[in-house]
Amino acid sequence: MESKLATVEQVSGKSFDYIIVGGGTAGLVLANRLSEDPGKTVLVLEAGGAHFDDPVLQLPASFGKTFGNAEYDWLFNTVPQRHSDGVSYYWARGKGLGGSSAVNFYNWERPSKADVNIWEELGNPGWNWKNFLRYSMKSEKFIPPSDEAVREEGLTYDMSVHGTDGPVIVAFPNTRAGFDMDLAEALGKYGINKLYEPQGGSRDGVGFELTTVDPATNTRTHASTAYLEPVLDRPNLSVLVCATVTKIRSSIDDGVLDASGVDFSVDGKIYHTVTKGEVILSAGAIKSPQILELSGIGDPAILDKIGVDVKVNLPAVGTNVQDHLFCGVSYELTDDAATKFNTIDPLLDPVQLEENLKLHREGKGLFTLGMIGASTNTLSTATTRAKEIQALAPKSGDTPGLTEQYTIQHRCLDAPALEIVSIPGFYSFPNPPAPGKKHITLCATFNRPFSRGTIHVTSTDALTNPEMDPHYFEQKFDEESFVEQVKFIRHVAKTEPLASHISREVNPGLEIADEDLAPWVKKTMTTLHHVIGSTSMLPREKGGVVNSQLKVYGTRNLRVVDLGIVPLHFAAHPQASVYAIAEQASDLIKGVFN
Ligand SMILES: Cc1cc2nc3c(=O)[nH]c(=O)nc-3n(C[C@H](O)[C@H](O)[C@H](O)COP(=O)(O)OP(=O)(O)OC[C@H]3O[C@@H](n4cnc5c(N)ncnc54)[C@H](O)[C@@H]3O)c2cc1C
Repeated sequence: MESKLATVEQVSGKSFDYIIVGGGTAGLVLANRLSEDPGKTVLVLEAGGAHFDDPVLQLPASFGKTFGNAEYDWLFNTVPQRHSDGVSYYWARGKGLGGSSAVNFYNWERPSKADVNIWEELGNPGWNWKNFLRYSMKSEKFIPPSDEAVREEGLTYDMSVHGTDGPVIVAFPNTRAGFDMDLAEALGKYGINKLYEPQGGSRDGVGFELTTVDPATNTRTHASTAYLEPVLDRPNLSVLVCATVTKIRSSIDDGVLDASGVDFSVDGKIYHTVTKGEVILSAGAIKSPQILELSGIGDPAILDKIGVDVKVNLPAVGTNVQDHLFCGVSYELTDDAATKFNTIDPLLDPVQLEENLKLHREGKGLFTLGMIGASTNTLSTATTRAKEIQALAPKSGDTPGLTEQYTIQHRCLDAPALEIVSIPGFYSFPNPPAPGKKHITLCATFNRPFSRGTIHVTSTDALTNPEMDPHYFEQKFDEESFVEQVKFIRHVAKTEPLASHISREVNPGLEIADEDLAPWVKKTMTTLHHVIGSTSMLPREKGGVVNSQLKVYGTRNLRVVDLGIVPLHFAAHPQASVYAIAEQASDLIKGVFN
């Protein structure tokens, strides 16, 4: 497969109809769809490696080998967060073909219909649930569960909202933890009801989650295996890896920026390539705004500081940054529950690890276990303080665009914005698990922040990361809602039939009382790696960077297609959305969207 990749010599100085910057989740959807026309030449430039047939990416639950490993991960870090006790947070991002889809937790979730329709309401015609579902189904190859699994495990689904011949394999996991039904029953006591089909437009409740693990091989499907590898033979498609784009080359014609190509770095040497058509940035929500700013597109105050000439005055670049927050609360299971339920704890033991690697080859064992169960709930389900906390949410922002977003967020205050993600194993800090014990971790997830952050360049060196400042907890509403969700999890864990499977709370641990949770949360939480908004799709006067054609304002032939274009955060994990957005973008670029 490696031999099908392009060499620097085949790319440098050559001209392509489309240059795609970033061979990640969105970038490889575009690479596939745009190269369907044999008359168009397509180049993908990816900063990381190819990772074809790489067992580290194929084998589920191998996060320990990718997290913090520069071969697979950009190893980003935020600046110390002023409203979070000065903590600097690690942001993982996939590096290499497949991007973050190749290193993620392979959970597949569509947002709610209402969340997607907000994109259109904000001034983006065509970006609504009807089109989203159409394009999401186009990306999906849903493999229904066996009759036996449906019967014995109560799995439910509605075929009318699933695609069956798209590239991304989506399915229920082959092995389940076993506590899902008891957790669902406990949640039901708080009015969180079971969802028949969470992918059909409502996420209000608890549902069985889907994964992008192929149930036939128990290996991960990601953007490279799904969209790139099957078409890598196309003569009009060139893919160069280990090539970091440093800048877009351009000229100004009649006051409009015309992209003529990009500069890219390979082994410390700068090359360039030319386009007769378009440049499309799919470098993700952190790197796409950086490339825009390095190319003279952004806020003059930011560009002046590093001596970059302003080509397009677009102050919204790198603003409106929003993220999802995650905090694990871990429970040790009783010895009785440990005999009944599957968790990944045994993989810490080298003997059991070896045994499960063998079992995986037979399609069995802990590497076939589903990693995530999820339920959503409202703030008023989590706490009796909901009204008091909602009163803290700001009604107006610094700009009319932000005020409009806040008005919509106020309308959604009673919508499900909080999640409980259940993980069959130990995923929390700082107390370690007791050796030989099994755990369940219930993670509080906060999905609709009012705080807005920034991602900006501080250096002209494209290999230096931009400064990431998500402004976590700048709005008190965010902190209070998130902490209440952690408290709510503690209530759920004391609720039958879940409670009798639990022997003790390991993190936070009983020494941390509810009223002391806020500093503990700030110290131990993580991001869920879902940053959006840094290149928002909005009307220009409302803080937009791209229009509804995903074209960068003030440019003729430069687009952004990645998660960064989403203008307002939604209550779901985003990979399914990135695939759908990139499918819709492909039709827009080809001029066949209707
Ligand atoms: C650890 C982790 C776990 C996650 N778990 C889940 C989950 O379970 N479910 C879910 O729905 N979502 C999950 N997500 C989120 C989801 O995977 C991402 O939101 C999505 O894949 C982002 O797609 P993207 O195309 O915007 O960016 P990416 O897929 O990150 O692609 C960006 C690509 O651009 C490349 N690049 C960057 N800069 C340059 C440059 N200058 N030149 C050339 N190439 C460049 C990168 O190397 C990368 O390949 C997770 C994310 C992470 C990081």
